[in-house]
Amino acid sequence: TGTTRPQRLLRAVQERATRGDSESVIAAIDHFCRHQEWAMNVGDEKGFILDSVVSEVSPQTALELGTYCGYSTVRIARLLPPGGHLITLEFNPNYAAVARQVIAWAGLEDMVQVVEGASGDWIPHLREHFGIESFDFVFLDHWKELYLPDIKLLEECGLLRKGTVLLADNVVCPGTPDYLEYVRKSQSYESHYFGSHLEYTRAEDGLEKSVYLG
Ligand SMILES: Cc1cc(-c2n[nH]c(CCNC(=O)c3cc(-c4ccc(F)cc4)cc(O)c3O)n2)ccn1
Ligand SMILES: [Mg+2]
Repeated sequence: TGTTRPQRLLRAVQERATRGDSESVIAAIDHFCRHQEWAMNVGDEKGFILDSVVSEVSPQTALELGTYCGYSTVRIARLLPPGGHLITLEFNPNYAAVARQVIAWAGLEDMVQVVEGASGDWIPHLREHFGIESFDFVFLDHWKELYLPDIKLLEECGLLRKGTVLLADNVVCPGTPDYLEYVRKSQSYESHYFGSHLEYTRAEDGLEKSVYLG
C-alpha cells in the first residue's frame, strides 16, 4: 500500500506552500512535478496561456471537466472576478478528495464546487442542480475521447451561449483528433491553436481555444 502520487503531491503543497496563498500552491505543485514526480497537471507553460484566456474572459460562470489534483482549478479560480464561480467535474473520488484539499489550501473553496461523477451523467443536471443558465468559460481536461461528446451534450443542454469560450488541453498529446476536426470545421465555432509543450516536458502539445457562435 503506501501513498498515491496525488497524496504525495498534496503533501508537497502542505509542506511547501503557504495556506491562503494560491501562487505558492501553484509553485509547490510545479516544483514537485518538475523535481520529484511528473503528474498530469496543465503545468506552468500551458498554465500561462490558460491564465491569459481566463483573464480575457473574466467569467462569472466557469466549468472545468477533469479536476485531477486541482492545479488548473486553482489557476482558474484565483483569476475569477468578484461573484465568479467555478464548477469542476472529477470522475475519480481519490483525485477529487486531494483536489478539495489543494483548493482549500489555496483559500479558494468559496469560489469552487468539486463535483464527483462522470461528465456525461452530470452535464444534463447542472442547470437544475446549480442554478446555472449558461457557462461563460469551459476548460476541457478530462478523458480525451469525451471532449467531443461532452461539448455536443453542452450544446444540446443549452449550456453554451453566443461567445462562450472553450479551452481544451492536450489537443496534440495525448491528442483529441475528433474534437479538433469538429471545432475547426463547424460553422458554430471560431477556433485558434496555442502551441506549447506537454507539462514539464519538451514534447509538443497545445491548447485549442474555441468561441461558440450559437
Ligand atoms: C468528469 C470526468 C472526469 C474525468 C477525468 N478526471 N481527470 C481526468 C484525467 C484526464 N487527463 C489526462 O488523461 C491527461 C493525460 C496526460 C498524459 C498522460 C500520459 C502521457 F504519456 C502523456 C500525457 C496529460 C494531460 O494533461 C492530461 O490531462 N479525467 C474523466 C471522465 N469524467
Ligand atoms: Mg491535461
